[in-house]
Amino acid sequence: MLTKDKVQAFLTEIEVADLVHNFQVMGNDVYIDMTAHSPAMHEKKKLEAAMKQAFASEFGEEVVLKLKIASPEPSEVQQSQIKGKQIKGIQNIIAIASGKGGVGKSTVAANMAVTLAKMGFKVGILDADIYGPSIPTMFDTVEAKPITVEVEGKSLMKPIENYGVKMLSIGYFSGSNQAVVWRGPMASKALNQMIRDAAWGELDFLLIDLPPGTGDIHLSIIQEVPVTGAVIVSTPQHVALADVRKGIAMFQMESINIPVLGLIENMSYFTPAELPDNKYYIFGNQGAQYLAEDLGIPVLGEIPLIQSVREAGDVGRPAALQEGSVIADIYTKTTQNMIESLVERNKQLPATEAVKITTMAGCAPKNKKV
Ligand SMILES: Nc1ncnc2c1ncn2[C@@H]1O[C@H](COP(=O)(O)OP(=O)(O)OP(=O)(O)O)[C@@H](O)[C@H]1O
Repeated sequence: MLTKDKVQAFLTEIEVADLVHNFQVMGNDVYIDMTAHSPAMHEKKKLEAAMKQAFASEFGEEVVLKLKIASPEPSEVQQSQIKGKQIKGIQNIIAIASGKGGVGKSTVAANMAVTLAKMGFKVGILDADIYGPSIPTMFDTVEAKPITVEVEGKSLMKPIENYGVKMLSIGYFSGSNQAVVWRGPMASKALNQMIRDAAWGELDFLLIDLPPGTGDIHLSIIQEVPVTGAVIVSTPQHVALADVRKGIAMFQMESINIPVLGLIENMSYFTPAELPDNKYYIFGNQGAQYLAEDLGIPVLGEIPLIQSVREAGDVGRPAALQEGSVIADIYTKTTQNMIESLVERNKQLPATEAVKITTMAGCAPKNKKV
């Protein structure tokens, strides 16, 4: 039988108890009054869908959820917007995104992270790909478990470190292989904790490897974290490019307004090891250039399809670590271009603007400066 205690325990488990101000259980009907994080309509809808799905999978279809979701008071909104405030010690937060899965976004994030570290920057990477965290594999840290450290009286997660890069990923935590998809609020809370309750220390760059696509989880991360700029990864295929438009549009939405630093075309061409000067444009040629021109964003680099890139990813040592290799040089150039684009962005927007962009989510004027 459904009891109030069971419902209370479940609300706590899915981490929404603090949003609920009243609930009743009558037979199979559960009445819940709660407040959304933000007054935005999509936030309320998102919460409603997540709650319904969560209750149906926990208690079965016969349980009827009668939800009343209120908008937060302006003062509460203010508080939740403060979440977007700058994170002490972290200079630049770069979101690595793709419109489509499997285009090599995590591979690019991993290689860019080690390239930045080789250049002498302090680098962190947050694997926000809750659907398929791959950073632990790419950095050969699958068995690692973050420990808790005490910093200024607070217990914080200590990121795992390899090749000079600090990392946190949902993949390091137990139960990460369970379907977390329906626990939307829980997933974004976990990600938020990995960003804010972690001992990142001083970082020049924190790269966030976003999940593929343009779903709710993206919106919640990019609204709550002061992202400095976004890098979009695509393959040259048309289908991927159509999705890229969607990905870019997401960052340029009025309520998000995050500068897109540029596009990285991955698997641009194939070069066989025995014919290093030959380039075969398997997935089409120049698609990214045309799209980037059209959208007014730079192409930061074209990464070839090379067997060693895949092998390096699988053995947990990003290919860009191979000193003097063609791929290391390409990543150096691509990363320099990203930094140039970022410097340009930071010149045009004051440092605090990064905070404003996110804290004002929902009411920021459209700023097309990139
Ligand atoms: N330039 C490349 N050359 C060869 N293989 C590559 C290249 N880029 C990525 N790969 C391989 O393609 C596969 C998918 O890459 P990756 O996991 O980085 O994609 P993703 O876009 O992050 O995927 P997901 O959508 O699952 O998050 C991996 O096996 C990776 O090693």
